Amino acid sequence: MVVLASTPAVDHIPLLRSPDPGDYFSGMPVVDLSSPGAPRAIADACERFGFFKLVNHGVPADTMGRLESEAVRFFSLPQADKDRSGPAYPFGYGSKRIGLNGDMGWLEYLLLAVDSASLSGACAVPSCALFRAALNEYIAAVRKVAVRVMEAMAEGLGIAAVDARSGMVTAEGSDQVFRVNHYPPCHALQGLGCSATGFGEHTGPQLISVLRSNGTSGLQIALQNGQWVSVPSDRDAFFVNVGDSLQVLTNGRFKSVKHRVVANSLKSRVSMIYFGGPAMTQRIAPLPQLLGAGGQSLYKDFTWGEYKKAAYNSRLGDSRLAQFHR
Ligand SMILES: C=C1C[C@]23C[C@@]1(O)CC[C@H]2[C@@]12CC[C@H](O)[C@@](C)(C(=O)O1)[C@H]2[C@@H]3C(=O)O
Ligand SMILES: O=C(O)CCC(=O)C(=O)O
Ligand SMILES: [Fe+2]
Repeated sequence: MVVLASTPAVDHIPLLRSPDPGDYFSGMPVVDLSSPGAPRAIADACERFGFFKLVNHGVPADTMGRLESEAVRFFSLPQADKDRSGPAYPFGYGSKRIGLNGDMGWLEYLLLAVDSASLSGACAVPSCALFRAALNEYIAAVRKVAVRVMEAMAEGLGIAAVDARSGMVTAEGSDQVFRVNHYPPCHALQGLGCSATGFGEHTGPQLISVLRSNGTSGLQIALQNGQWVSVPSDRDAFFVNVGDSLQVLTNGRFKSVKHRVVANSLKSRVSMIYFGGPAMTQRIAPLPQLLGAGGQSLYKDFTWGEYKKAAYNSRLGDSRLAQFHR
């Protein structure tokens, strides 16, 4: 394609049609976490979209802003300095390559492991005390939000939180991952009607993810009819995604949402995402209360460790749950 041949900067990055203003999702469920109606609203959004915007979550704007500023400072370092925090796998700085199976996107990122108390000292965080402090403060706050959301999900489903395993994401040995993504503006494609893929379409393998971004849009979700819609950005809100493991726990009642990021041709997007996963040995199977009249699970039994291994051996856009369907 002429566009690709004349723009080596985006070589190997898949292109997407640029979003139109009309693609913005007007039906976005917005949940006020401080309201008594939150549990029902969350369960409803998870059944219909696997996705919702969360407001009045209690995390101070300063906590979010500090981490964003530190991330911007890190991503503005010379490339050689950033590369010293790499490679991305198992944890560290990465650029353009996503995963280990050939996926590419117009982004750079930090992939970090979180232990149950704080950010793991063993992981490759940039050696900057301010960044580390901002990360620990933010992660402590966002984990609490994740637990409150999972408790509300249980309540919305009419299940006691302990039965719904809402403590899974903070239990000893839980597998929590944190990622900071930076999508630089992709000037090369400006005005061409197409955009670079920032992060290709996928579902999250974990239970839930809690995302916060700066004011630059780019995130899109697929509705259940397959239509892609753009999520209007809101730097004060969180966006919660249902992951594959939660789809299985609810026997398909909550849907893991397909999503992707389209790079902007003019503005940088910075996003930070907390991925809540259980311990490696945790069995992932539908909650008995959700099995319904037939008592039949839609999925084969597996542990989170088994699912994660299969996920990391797959390409980003693969349908990972398909092989675990009965
Ligand atoms: C291509 C891949 C990147 C990914 C691991 C995988 O093999 C398939 C799942 C991808 C994903 C999506 C959600 C999260 O961003 C992530 C950290 C995760 O747990 O699963 C990424 C993985 C990654 O970037 O390594
Ligand atoms: O950066 C974003 O806004 C979303 C990225 C994403 O979906 C991911 O990192 O899994
Ligand atoms: Fe994602």
